[in-house]
Amino acid sequence: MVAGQKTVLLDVQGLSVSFESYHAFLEKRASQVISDLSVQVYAGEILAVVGSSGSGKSLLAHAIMGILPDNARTGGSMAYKGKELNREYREALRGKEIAFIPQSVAYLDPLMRVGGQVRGIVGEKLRDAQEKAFAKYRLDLQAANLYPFQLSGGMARRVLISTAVVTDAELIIADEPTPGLDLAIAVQALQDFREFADQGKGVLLITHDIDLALHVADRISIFHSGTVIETAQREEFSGDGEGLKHPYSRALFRALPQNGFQLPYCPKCGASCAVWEISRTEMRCACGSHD
Ligand SMILES: Nc1ncnc2c1ncn2[C@@H]1O[C@H](COP(=O)(O)OP(=O)(O)OP(=O)(O)O)[C@@H](O)[C@H]1O
Ligand code: NI
Repeated sequence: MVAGQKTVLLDVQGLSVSFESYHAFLEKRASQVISDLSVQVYAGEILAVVGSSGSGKSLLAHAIMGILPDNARTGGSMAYKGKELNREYREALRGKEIAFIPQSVAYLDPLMRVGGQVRGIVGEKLRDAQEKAFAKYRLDLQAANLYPFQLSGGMARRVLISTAVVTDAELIIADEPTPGLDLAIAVQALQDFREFADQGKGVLLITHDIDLALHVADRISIFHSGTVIETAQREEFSGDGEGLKHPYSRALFRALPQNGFQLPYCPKCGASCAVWEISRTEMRCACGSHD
């Protein structure tokens, strides 16, 4: 449970997620989306998981929360505060010790007024906290009386963030929480995450935006094709990225505007527009021009 001096809140080891589907003649097929993925969130930190669209980031969050669809098969192990995250333990933690900010606002209960959802099971005792959170996120207090379908996308996202902030959570799992928010509100949310982590709690921040991750996270896990290829301290993302181990991490960092939009080039053909094959340990040109 303790790695070095740090307390591990969430420990995911060797996670795999695949989906089973039936094709012609009831032939069963499985497609693997996440494989051998390991990630740890320490108490007191924001860990960002950064990866491109469709790489499996939301599925990682859903696997942790135990809300994958029925046809999903998982492998590996997950522990929270040193105890295996099984069904009962998850039920006990969800919405209490672990707060989830889903990427899709479809996760709000369509049949329940949003104020009540934010107060959740703790009920009226949380009214003050909910009203404070709404004020901070510039949600009209009247919004508490609305149903999810009456909210705009940005309002719904602010409701979801308020929900995470008002609970007594120790771990927030936030799946792309800021798109669609005004800059001031997005900054507010990220500041709240920082404050939350500084109180000794943990945040797993899922994003496609490496620049955002570099602004707020303590450590960054680079996610590619359903696995984490490298986890590095934010400070390693500096200079020319020479402190990073995986060439894909370096390529992502060097492609940032502040680093001059450098594109990776193929050491064999010299082209910068090459197609890349990225494995757990290397990044090879697959443009085929020198086979
Ligand atoms: N129920 C499902 N059945 C089969 N495949 C699925 C299912 N849900 C997701 N996938 C596949 O898993 C992959 C990863 O999806 P996921 O939503 O985790 O990506 P993501 O990294 O969160 O992307 P984005 O940044 O766009 O949110 C996608 O290719 C998607 O098609
Ligand atoms: Ni996603």
